[in-house]
Amino acid sequence: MLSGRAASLAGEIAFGPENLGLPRSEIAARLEAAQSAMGLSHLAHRDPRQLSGGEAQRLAIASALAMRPALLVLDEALTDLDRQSRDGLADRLLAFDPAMTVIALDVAAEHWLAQGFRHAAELAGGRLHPPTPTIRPTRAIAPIGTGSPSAAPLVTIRDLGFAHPESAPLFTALDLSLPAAAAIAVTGPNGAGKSSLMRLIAGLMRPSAGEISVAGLPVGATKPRALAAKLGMVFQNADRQFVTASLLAEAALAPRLHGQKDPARAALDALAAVGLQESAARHPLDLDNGGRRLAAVAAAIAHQPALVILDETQRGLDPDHRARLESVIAAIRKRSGTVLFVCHDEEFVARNATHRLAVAAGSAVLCPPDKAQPAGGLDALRPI
Ligand SMILES: Nc1ncnc2c1ncn2[C@@H]1O[C@H](COP(=O)(O)OP(=O)(O)OP(=O)(O)O)[C@@H](O)[C@H]1O
Repeated sequence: MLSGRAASLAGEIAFGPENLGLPRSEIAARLEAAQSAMGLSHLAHRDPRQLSGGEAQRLAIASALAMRPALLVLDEALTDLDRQSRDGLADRLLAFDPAMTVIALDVAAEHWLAQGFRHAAELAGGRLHPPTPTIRPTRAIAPIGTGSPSAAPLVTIRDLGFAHPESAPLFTALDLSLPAAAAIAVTGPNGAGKSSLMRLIAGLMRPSAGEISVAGLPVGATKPRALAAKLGMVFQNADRQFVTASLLAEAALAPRLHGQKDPARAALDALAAVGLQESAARHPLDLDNGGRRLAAVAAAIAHQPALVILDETQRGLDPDHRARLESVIAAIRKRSGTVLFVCHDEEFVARNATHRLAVAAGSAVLCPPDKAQPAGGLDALRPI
């Protein structure tokens, strides 16, 4: 969690040491050590609100490290990190201060034990136990093309160019066609542009060049309400997208906006699809992390949009909440909708994706889901 009080990464990292009343030279030394330990030196002057999810996660850890804690508690710290950052995190922490004790709270212990953590315990029934290994059966995904192979693509992107303000171009001359009736995993390193591409497709940001169309509607030239009828989106920080005081009202919003006959029924059906019908009267923010995320999913699917975009919605979900999300993805495909899900979790990709949209270095390639994304460019991938 960031303080929200600093206008730059450097300011955010220095915030803790400043509050400790340390001398300037010590603050500067701690800032330098923490930002370089988390690979953030090149972003030191960037506004923290403009970071990608993985960059923000690394910043939160750097800010904690700058306090030089004897005990560092990481609450689901891996969730937004790409594979490389995940695998390197334990080493970075150890190298930063070998004397520091680190406690990592997570849904499963395997990753941390593989990365050199020495002890693990599972909290269940109010007590700590030895951990139970997570064994998850592989899911049978209907192969690519089972949807509507000859049908028109659901999303087309032509000659797309985009740059964030005062930043180098993120995409140049990008062409893509995304099929209907598909579950497309959007993968790639932190900062590659996955969330930016999702926002461009959803019409929340304007490209500097080129055109995007969704379900036949040109995104730039379509009224937001008409476009919203075709789209549902769950943001990376889903907690910020709630605008009403109950799950029922939240899930009924889109069906009501789009003139559906019985918005309350549509909302209850969507809540049932994510297993939250019993909580319909509760405030979304009163639910636990997994419940809040699934409440946002219910609100995104209640009007049955052709395209559902999930930005790392699976991250940090326990097996039960994950299973509910997986059944939602399968149900959307079944009714010939398409789900684009941004994801760093290869197991989730393997279980749910019919396609992979690999994003890296200003480009994106649609390929089979089992093609692991190379660490560098996308040249080695065989496009579909
Ligand atoms: N408003 C902004 N202004 C300037 N740069 C931005 C802004 N928003 C994002 N960026 C930068 O654009 C790049 C792409 O960000 P984006 O959030 O799309 O990446 P991502 O692939 O989703 O990353 P992650 O896996 O970490 O969530 C990042 O380097 C990020 O710092």
